[in-house]
Amino acid sequence: MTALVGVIMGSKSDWSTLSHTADMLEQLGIPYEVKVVSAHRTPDLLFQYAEEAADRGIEVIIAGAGGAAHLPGMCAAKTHLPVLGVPVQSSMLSGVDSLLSIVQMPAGVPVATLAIGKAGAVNAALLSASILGGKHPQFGKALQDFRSQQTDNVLNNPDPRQA
Ligand SMILES: Nc1c(C(=O)O)ncn1[C@@H]1O[C@H](COP(=O)(O)O)[C@@H](O)[C@H]1O
Repeated sequence: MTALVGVIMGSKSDWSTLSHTADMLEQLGIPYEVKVVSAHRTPDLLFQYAEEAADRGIEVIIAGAGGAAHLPGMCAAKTHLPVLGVPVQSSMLSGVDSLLSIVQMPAGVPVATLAIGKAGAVNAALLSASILGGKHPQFGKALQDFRSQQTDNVLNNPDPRQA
């Protein structure tokens, strides 16, 4: 199966965050691709990527970036596909800059904004499973199984003193 989720990030340095997205997509069995694409450093490549993604079979784009994180918003401006934005935790402002850059889109061009850092990266993969689940029931089932297992793990380990 060709990639259904496109995971893009502004820099190679974002991989330590977006690798958590890739790990969760793999756990759910969702075919994906990863690529460094920057609105700032490679704007033409971003436009090409966003314009061609749907025709290549991509159904969801996950875009992670830090600092002045324009990548998710500019990507959303050039495609009708759902764009999930992951704010990378920046060293100077702890990712609050990334979060605010991604979340405050003008009405008409939505980006679904996740939490800063690892939690957002993992949840972007889970949210993409929710989106894909309507058309591809196997990914909805994989998501339900993950959630049930997570609940069981908590219920079966109620003592916080035990590892
Ligand atoms: N926010 C963006 C964009 C963009 O939004 O297009 N391109 C790169 N960057 C961010 O710059 C940070 C530092 O990048 P470097 O580590 O390469 O200097 C990264 O977190 C990246 O996402």
